[in-house]
Amino acid sequence: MSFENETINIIVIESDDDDSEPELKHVEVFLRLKGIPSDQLYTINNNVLVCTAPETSQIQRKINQIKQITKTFSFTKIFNPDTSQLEIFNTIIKAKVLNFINGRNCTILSYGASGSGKTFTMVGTPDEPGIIPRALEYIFRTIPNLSQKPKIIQLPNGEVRELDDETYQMGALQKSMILNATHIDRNIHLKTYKQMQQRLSSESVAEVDDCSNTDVTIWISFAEIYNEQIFDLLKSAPQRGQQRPRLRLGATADSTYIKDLTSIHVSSGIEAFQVLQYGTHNLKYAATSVNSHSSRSHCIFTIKLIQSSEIDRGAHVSSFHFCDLAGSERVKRTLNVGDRLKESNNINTSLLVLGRCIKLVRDAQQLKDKSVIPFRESKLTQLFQNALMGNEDMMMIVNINPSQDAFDESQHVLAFSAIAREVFIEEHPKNLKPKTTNRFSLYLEKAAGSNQALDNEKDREINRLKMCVSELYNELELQKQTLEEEWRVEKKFINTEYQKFLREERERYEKRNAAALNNLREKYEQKISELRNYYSDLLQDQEDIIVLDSSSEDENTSADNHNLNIISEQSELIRTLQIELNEVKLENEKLRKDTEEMYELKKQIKAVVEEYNELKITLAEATQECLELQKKIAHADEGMISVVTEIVQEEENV
Ligand SMILES: Nc1ncnc2c1ncn2[C@@H]1O[C@H](COP(=O)(O)OP(=O)(O)OP(=O)(O)O)[C@@H](O)[C@H]1O
Repeated sequence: MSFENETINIIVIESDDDDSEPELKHVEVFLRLKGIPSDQLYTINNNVLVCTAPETSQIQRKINQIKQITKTFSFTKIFNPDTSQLEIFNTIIKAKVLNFINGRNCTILSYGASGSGKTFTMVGTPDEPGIIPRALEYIFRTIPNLSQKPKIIQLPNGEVRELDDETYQMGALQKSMILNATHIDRNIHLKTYKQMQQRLSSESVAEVDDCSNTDVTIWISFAEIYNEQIFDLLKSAPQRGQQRPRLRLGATADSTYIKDLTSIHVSSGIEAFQVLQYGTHNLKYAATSVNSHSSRSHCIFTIKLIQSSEIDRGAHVSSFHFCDLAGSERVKRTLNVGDRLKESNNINTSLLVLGRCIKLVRDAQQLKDKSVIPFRESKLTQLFQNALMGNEDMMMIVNINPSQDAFDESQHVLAFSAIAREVFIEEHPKNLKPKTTNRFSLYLEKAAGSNQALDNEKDREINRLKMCVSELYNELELQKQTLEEEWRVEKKFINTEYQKFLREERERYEKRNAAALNNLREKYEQKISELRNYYSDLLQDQEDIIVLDSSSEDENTSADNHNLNIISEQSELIRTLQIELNEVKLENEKLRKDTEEMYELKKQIKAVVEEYNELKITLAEATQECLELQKKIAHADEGMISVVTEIVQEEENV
């Protein structure tokens, strides 16, 4: 496909009365093989991949058949291992970049098992730049006269407004901090970029219409989703020991966005390249500080194009998302434990949700199945809901390592991509048309001072306030869900900690009681042995007396009787003492059990009180948040009422 001499319009704003039927086309799914496939495992027939399971594969072993299992997967296109980065860009990305310049949103997902080449395809290496640096360079080479100082800014929630001086200065400062970050070697980046630019300079670009009346600016953001938490990769890394600030999701009536995500205005290819390197460095730094690996998070690099024209009285924003998904991996294969297991579960869950959403979108489109699509079950699907629903350009590049070891893993990846291919994108002419943003027209019309504009302004203000209210409701719902989720996790954690505490306490008391019992046993055994010695001496003495006096038996009969009585009394005493000793032992055992029970009860009460206190705190926080949101809603309502009242007043005056 060549775009030489092709001409495109930077801004196309046409009337909205086109009622032609949307054209449906499949999501494009491309396959890229990392190495030369072994003939016995994979064969490529046009754009169909035929896989034959090796004997060692789980699939073959599970079914345990003599006949080898063969599966086929078809793709929009299959790229052999010798396909260059340039060929990939020219064949599939260039057209999307042109659509993007022409105002259409696009999302590209890079999917595959760990080490299969996802990042290589997206970012590449200095010698073989991937699709992101190529797209950036292409955009800067294609659009002439990019504005050095932006006039318009888009907030993360999609609202477009005039850029005031203070915000501009802050943005410029942020950019200068990124470009001059001490940990980034600027010279290396300049050299790498120059090499890349030289390599790309011979490649053709499309021609664009004269756009001297159009203000065109390019903005970049870079986010990471790690363990279902969102982080800003364009914010400086925190000091050691400090937590990375987490970002939350926000929602408007028709999209979900990342709140407070940094967006940097870039005015040249090298600036954009440096921002990409800064984010990549942050990603690696964050990954090392949590002893992880960059591939364990989903990374979203976004290029945003804001085009505004005073002549057309409009502003239009298009976004190009490059999403490098975390490597899918089977827990069994990697033998993950502890934190790694949690990471793997989160990665696999979010990929699973992605797969389920894609499958349900396909079912909804094919069977008119109206089951609710679980976009909200993962941050990734929440963010890409619009693209996954087929409302925007979306394509997937599936990467596989065609080695025998990775066969089973690759089968999961291929099955997933086969479902994705069955989703349709609505290629409606209306979707291709950029929409003028109300807020911007408002600002322009205000400047023109027209009365009509003033009326329109009020209408729009009412609409905006209505949207505000609905946005706040959405936000409230989102926060409620987040709180519920956090509470579920917290409860699980408390339960585990409580069980652990009980176990430890039980072990401690058992040890202490065993030691005390041993002491007691030793003490009584010593006492018994002393008594035994004492009485055996006494008996001996008596026997001696009996022997000495045996000659005068008769005389001594009464004395014998007396002695026998004493002996029997003493034996009785020993018996009584032994009984008492046994009773003391029993008493002691009972005492030990009672003490144990008492401590057990005390522990349970303490844990319950702690749990209750924590619950009270969580509840108080949730109530506080709800109150604040309610206040916001009330505030928005008041605003709406005052605007409506004003209009009614004016109409009455007229
Ligand atoms: N098509 C290719 N040609 C040459 N080298 C490649 C290709 N694909 C990947 N590689 C190399 O293989 C290695 C792993 O690739 P990469 O890091 O892109 O994998 P990944 O799928 O992103 O893995 P992870 O999910 O673990 O991040 C890298 O050294 C990369 O340079």
